[in-house]
Amino acid sequence: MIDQSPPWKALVEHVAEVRPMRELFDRDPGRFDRFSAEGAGLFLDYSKNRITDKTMNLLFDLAGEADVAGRIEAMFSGVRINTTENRAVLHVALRADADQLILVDGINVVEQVQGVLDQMDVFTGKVRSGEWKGYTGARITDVVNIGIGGSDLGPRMVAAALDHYRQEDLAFHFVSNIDGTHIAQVLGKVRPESTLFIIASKTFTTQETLTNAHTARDWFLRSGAAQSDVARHFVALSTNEPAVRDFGIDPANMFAFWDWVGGRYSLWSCIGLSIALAVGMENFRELLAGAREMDKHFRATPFERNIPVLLALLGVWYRNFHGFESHAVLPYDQYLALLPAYLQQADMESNGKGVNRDGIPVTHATGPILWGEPGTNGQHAFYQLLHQGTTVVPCDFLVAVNPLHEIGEHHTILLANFLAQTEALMRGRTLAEAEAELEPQVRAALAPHKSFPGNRPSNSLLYDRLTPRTLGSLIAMYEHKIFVQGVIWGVNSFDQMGVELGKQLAGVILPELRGGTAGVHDASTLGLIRLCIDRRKS
Ligand SMILES: O=P(O)(O)OC[C@H]1O[C@](O)(CO)[C@@H](O)[C@@H]1O
Repeated sequence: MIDQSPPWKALVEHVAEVRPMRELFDRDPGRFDRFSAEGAGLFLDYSKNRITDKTMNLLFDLAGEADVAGRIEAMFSGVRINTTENRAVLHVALRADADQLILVDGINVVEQVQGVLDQMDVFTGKVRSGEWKGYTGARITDVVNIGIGGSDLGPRMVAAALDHYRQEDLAFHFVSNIDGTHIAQVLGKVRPESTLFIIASKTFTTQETLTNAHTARDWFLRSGAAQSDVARHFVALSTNEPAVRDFGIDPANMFAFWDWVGGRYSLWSCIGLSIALAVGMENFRELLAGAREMDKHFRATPFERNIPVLLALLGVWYRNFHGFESHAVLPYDQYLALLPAYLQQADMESNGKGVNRDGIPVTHATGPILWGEPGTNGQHAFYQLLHQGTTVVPCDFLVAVNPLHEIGEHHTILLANFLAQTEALMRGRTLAEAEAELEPQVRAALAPHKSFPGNRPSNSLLYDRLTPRTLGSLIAMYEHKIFVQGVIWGVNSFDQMGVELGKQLAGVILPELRGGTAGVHDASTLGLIRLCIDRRKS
């Protein structure tokens, strides 16, 4: 276990040595220059963290102890690092240079990837130009992506983030939830003759996705379309061709990917088809190019300037040596509104683990709770707790230096807010400072309420403006941060066995609800099952 290693023990000792950040800044004007890094279109200022040069050196020692460098090479070269599922982890191959060679079982997967990208190119070109027609000869006006988890969050987040680059005459909808409301809301807005359904599921066995897909197909057929018309309106994105065929989708309308792509790392594959339809294949390839730039930065840059490694180490510093349980992602970019939700799956499904790669319970904390909302909205909601609450939440602030919409002073005001928040979190306001700002008659009563502890850490991530390339780089940066943390914690970041038990139990309860007879359960579950059976109307 990493927590028995000398660097870990040295870090435990070191926590108390680090002076409050305000003091560190006062003493050291070079802090910003020393604790910042740039690469793949991103600039990271990490100087507003509870760190000194010694902290960083100890964290680099910890990375050495965990063999982060060796594990990076293992991932990029196709070693089966997802040991519980005996799979390689090669989302990086999805955006590799076309002439690169990455072998899995003797097959060059980059060639396979390029083949599917070409297939996506042809298909998206036809739909976007209007050449691909619905069964009545009408042009496609609406695209509905049916998928959940990685088959929904990635494409939905990126489609929203790149809305500025979207083709105007195509509307996009995403259905994920098994709650019938979700599909009902979407089917209420679209017409069968002009709608293209994308059924996105790596396994093609996911209950929510298949139920929604069947509902969509029934709805489509009820409109008067024939079974043979399904081919013009349903395409599948999957690794499971037999299941796609069973569902009734012609494999000619299927886009493939592979078991070495994890669901939450799959937006770069054909799972990104809705993104490519929205913004065009050229922009989709730009997204891949941005991720590729970040991959190169991650693989080749010394840890001292390696953005994903730095972010990962800072996260470990807070999670394991300060006990901070959550981490906030705060995009000061409305286009990135869905990024925190996307990262919740990427991070928490990857590193929310309690045993190490050998199946032994870990004796240290692993992945944090990740959450967030765009600024400045969050400022008027939960920042009160960030500034004065009794828990400390390390934050990532993300902001474009230049906006996609230059309207009056909006962007300058946005920037001022972002800058002010990170400064306020770091500096805080002492009691004496609060007192100095108050009238004598209210000074004693109000000063404690108006003082701020400060010393609250944040990273600032800046980019020029949000382009497909920048976005690709940003997402890949978080993927690699998660990877490094998983390596340090010694967990397998690429399985998700924790979601299975609930699925299994739902499989037991479903027939009980259908048959109206509860089986054997604890008193609470039994009581609730009976209540649902008794009170259910139909
Ligand atoms: O793409 P699929 O196979 O439908 O899976 C959807 C999601 O379900 C999970 O397996 C578990 O929630 C995720 O990892 C995955 O992204």
